[in-house]
Amino acid sequence: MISKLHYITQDLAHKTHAEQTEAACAGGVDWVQLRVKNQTDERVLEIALEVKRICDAHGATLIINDRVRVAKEVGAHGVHLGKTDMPSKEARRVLGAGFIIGGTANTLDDIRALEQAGVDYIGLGPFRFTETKKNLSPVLGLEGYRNILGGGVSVPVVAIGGIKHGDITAVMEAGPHGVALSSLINLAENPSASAKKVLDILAGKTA
Ligand SMILES: Cc1ncc(COP(=O)(O)OP(=O)(O)O)c(N)n1
Ligand SMILES: Cc1nc(C(=O)O)sc1CCOP(=O)(O)O
Ligand SMILES: [Mg+2]
Repeated sequence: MISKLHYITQDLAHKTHAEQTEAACAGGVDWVQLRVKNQTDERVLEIALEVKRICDAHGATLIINDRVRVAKEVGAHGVHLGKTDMPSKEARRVLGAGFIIGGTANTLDDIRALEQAGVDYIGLGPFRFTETKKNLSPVLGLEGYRNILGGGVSVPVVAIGGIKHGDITAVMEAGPHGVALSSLINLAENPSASAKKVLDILAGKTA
């Protein structure tokens, strides 16, 4: 099952990906995307092995960003691929039917192409400007999500990009299956509490 909260690690000078993952999982996160930029596959594999141990201890799903070879070698549950990464059809040939493959979309045309390619979920963004990713596509805002998702999509879609606690209820009302978040959790004073707050909002326990 595709989680409603896709937690994503990020490159930070003061905190390792393993430390970030431990804090997020302590807050209840059950879906972790390891997102390491500008490192060799060998280094990402080392980090992924560490993060996999933490995910396994918490029963969390592990998705590797960008790197199909690393995802396979570490025994992750899945991989997330954007427009400049390996095409998802090719990744499916490499990884097989049971592997989770996620794809990035910025438009309805992107979504239709990913549906055809057989991905398991789609990250649709950006909701708003964010420092976490370079070369962002134009922001969608609530209106963008309403327009794109209004006609129905056959694959679970998670909204991504600059989402804060106060946005989540309105974003979910625009129609996605869930949300994907990075800095809201990683840069919080208390990342576990920030993650728990997201989960409480998604569960309708608080606004
Ligand atoms: C859930 C989710 N959605 C979108 C992205 C972005 O992927 P991509 O476009 O490949 O950009 P990078 O993350 O690789 O910089 C994502 N990672 N996760
Ligand atoms: C990784 C990523 N992809 C995006 C897209 O629009 O495709 S926005 C984004 C960054 C998500 O991090 P934060 O929650 O800190 O903004
Ligand atoms: Mg990518």
